[in-house]
Amino acid sequence: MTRATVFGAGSWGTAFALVLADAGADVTMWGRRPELCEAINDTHVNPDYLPGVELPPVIRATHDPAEAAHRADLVVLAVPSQSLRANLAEWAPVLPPSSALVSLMKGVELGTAKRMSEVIDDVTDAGPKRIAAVSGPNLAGEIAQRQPAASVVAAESEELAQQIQRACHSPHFRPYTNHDLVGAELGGAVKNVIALGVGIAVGLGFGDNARASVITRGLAETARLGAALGADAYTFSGLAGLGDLVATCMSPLSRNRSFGEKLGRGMTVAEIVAGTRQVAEGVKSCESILDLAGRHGVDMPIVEHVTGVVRGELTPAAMLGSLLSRSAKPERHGH
Ligand SMILES: NC(=O)c1ccc[n+]([C@@H]2O[C@H](COP(=O)([O-])OP(=O)(O)OC[C@H]3O[C@@H](n4cnc5c(N)ncnc54)[C@H](O)[C@@H]3O)[C@@H](O)[C@H]2O)c1
Ligand SMILES: O=P(O)(O)OC[C@H](O)CO
Repeated sequence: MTRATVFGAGSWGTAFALVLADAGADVTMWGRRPELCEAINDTHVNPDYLPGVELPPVIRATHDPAEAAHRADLVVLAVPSQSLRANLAEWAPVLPPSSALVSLMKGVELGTAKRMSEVIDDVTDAGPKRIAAVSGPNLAGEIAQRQPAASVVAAESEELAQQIQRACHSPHFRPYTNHDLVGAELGGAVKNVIALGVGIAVGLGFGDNARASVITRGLAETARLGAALGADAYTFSGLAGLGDLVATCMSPLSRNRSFGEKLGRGMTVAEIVAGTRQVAEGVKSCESILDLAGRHGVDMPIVEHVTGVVRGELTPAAMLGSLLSRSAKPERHGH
């Protein structure tokens, strides 16, 4: 039986713990707040992040990282991207030396412009045989209700990807392996920024043509960045690329799309953040993705314009006008 530890008792950490439990794993969650861990152990519900969802009793929660990681084969990381480095530095000494390290996070680190697998390697020195990411169209609320979904387990090591695939293949969750860790992580991080852009269009009152245009051109710029970073182009038409982009941009359940809608209706970032406890990764990762694109000389106009709105430098209406009036180009350029 797989022994899995999930660090992060938010919505996706908890929903993925449920997937692992349904697939037959013994699961321990680490939570930041002891009272939330107690509530999970006593009631088998995560009242703050997945209220109303009954968790399998095999899932236990603790605030003690050493207890959480004890004898784990699989260490799953599900905290906000910008806090991963500091969190993992605390946990690294208690992680079993041969455990697989699996990122569920969809972001790029501010300042370093590193993907989450790179941050994990920086902190733990675990190397490519131990580091993987799971990414795909996986809205936590739907997964927690055991609605069907597919996903990608990306790792440079096929053996590792298969080990994780077996561990999370439940009756409702179908994981595919993919060797392209770079592409899978970029797909997951950039789609959050594109979803902000789609949300802004929705908030401005626009319909399906505008959404589809932002989604499609967003995919084009994600693929351009991927090409510059050595990703496999195929990944962007797969579950971790197009699949996640469509789910996130179309779903009112997406925190990033909802955040964008509020921006489009004229709210400020500070006002929106004050009204939620959940992370919308694109709000910070727009900056780090723009940084990454700049380092590689890649043009990412939607990311750039969304960043302008997030910074308060552009109004949503000015963003739209500026994007539409860019110089006319062939659809396929910069490849
Ligand atoms: N929710 C989803 O549907 C979903 C699906 C796929 C991927 N993801 C990704 O998973 C990652 C986690 O997202 P989530 O949805 O679980 O977020 P969330 O906001 O629901 O929960 C975040 C968790 O991290 C904890 N946390 C916040 N700040 C922290 C800090 N400084 N140190 C330690 N813990 C901290 C919170 O207490 C909470 O338990 C994100 O990168 C997100 O993009 C989310
Ligand atoms: O709610 P969001 O916007 O963080 O998106 C959730 C997932 O990443 C969808 O796959």
